[in-house]
Amino acid sequence: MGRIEATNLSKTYGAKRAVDDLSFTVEPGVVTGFLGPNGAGKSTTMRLMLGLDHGGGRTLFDGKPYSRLTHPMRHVGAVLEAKAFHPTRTARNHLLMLAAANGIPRQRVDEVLEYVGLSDVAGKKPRTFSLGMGQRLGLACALLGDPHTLILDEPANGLDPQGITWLRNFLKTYASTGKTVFVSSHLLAEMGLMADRLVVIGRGRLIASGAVDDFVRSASRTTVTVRTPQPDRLVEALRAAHAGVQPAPDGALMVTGPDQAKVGELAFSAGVVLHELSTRTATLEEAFLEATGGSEEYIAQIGGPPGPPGAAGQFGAPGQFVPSGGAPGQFGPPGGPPGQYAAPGQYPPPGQYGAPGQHGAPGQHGAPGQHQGPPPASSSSAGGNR
Ligand SMILES: Nc1ncnc2c1ncn2[C@@H]1O[C@H](COP(=O)(O)OP(=O)(O)OP(=O)(O)O)[C@@H](O)[C@H]1O
Repeated sequence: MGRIEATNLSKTYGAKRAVDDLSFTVEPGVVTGFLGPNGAGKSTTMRLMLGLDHGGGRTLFDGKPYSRLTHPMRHVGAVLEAKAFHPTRTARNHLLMLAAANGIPRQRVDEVLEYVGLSDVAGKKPRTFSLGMGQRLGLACALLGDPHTLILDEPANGLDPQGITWLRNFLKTYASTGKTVFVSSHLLAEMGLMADRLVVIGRGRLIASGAVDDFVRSASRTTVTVRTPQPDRLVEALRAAHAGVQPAPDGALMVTGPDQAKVGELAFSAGVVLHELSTRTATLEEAFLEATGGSEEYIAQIGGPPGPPGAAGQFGAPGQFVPSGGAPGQFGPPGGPPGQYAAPGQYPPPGQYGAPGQHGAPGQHGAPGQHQGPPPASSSSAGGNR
């Protein structure tokens, strides 16, 4: 219950292909982030999904298109545009009208107003609301029918940091009860905290879909940082084991291929003293930039050519990421082809360790997926009012 299946979605505005043969699925029980740079086609895709725009392809909610759902508001709650409210009606009246039109009990209105923190301003007109308050009212509308599925377009826009934390906890709690949450954002950090799975698009095309952690693992590689007073000997041992080695500006060695334990063993076998041995995993942001940069779709935003069409990117086991429409060879198992990382044998000859590394400074990258614990589920969101 709650599965969304979007197939071959397409939309063209004049000569502009806003959504280009986009297919993906959204599963219940987790928050799925819909990630892409501004203008990538997220809003258009969501409108297509709900039949609010005409275009190619189809979207099924538990096997049915939105237009064929018997009680759409009870099945799918959507917020596609903040502040799209009647200009003279109060927030409560707006919700009451919506409830009446959809056979939803009146008391549900006050429940959702309280739930989104708007009880105190329920008698005010939404046109006086800030963007953040508008977002909350939009969410209240979406929640009115206690739907199994939520589709939210950039819901964090306009929210203050407290509001964003509240939203994140709310969505995670909602999803944890087995419901489906599909939420768009162009903000990577936000998605890293909010989402469990991702659908990543660029220029209307699918770049990747899968678990956030798999995306980070697959679209970028883990690097072992090692520091030694005997770099030449260590480099020799690492090269012999087919590791990729690059010097960092601060004199450390950045190793790709073998994991931390293996690097330690190789150093031990070579009789090399180590002063540091640590692992750094790329952040969601690095993975995203690598993925979208590889497909040229992100680059296209700043004037580059469009990327060639490709097969849909999907995640399998870590390391099996296949880029969609991207330049092959930028992803792959550790020690892969030259690109942003040195392949085995590319390490400069001894004595040239001073060259600038291509990695960011250690300490700039937090671990992905550090979620804050969700608050206890509210009875108003979980309770049925049907
Ligand atoms: N009504 C329209 N007429 C013409 N072009 C449009 C229209 N709506 C969207 N577009 C174009 O389609 C592309 C996708 O737009 P869309 O709003 O779906 O992207 P988005 O990923 O939601 O971006 P944002 O994060 O900025 O909202 C953009 O290039 C946009 O300019």
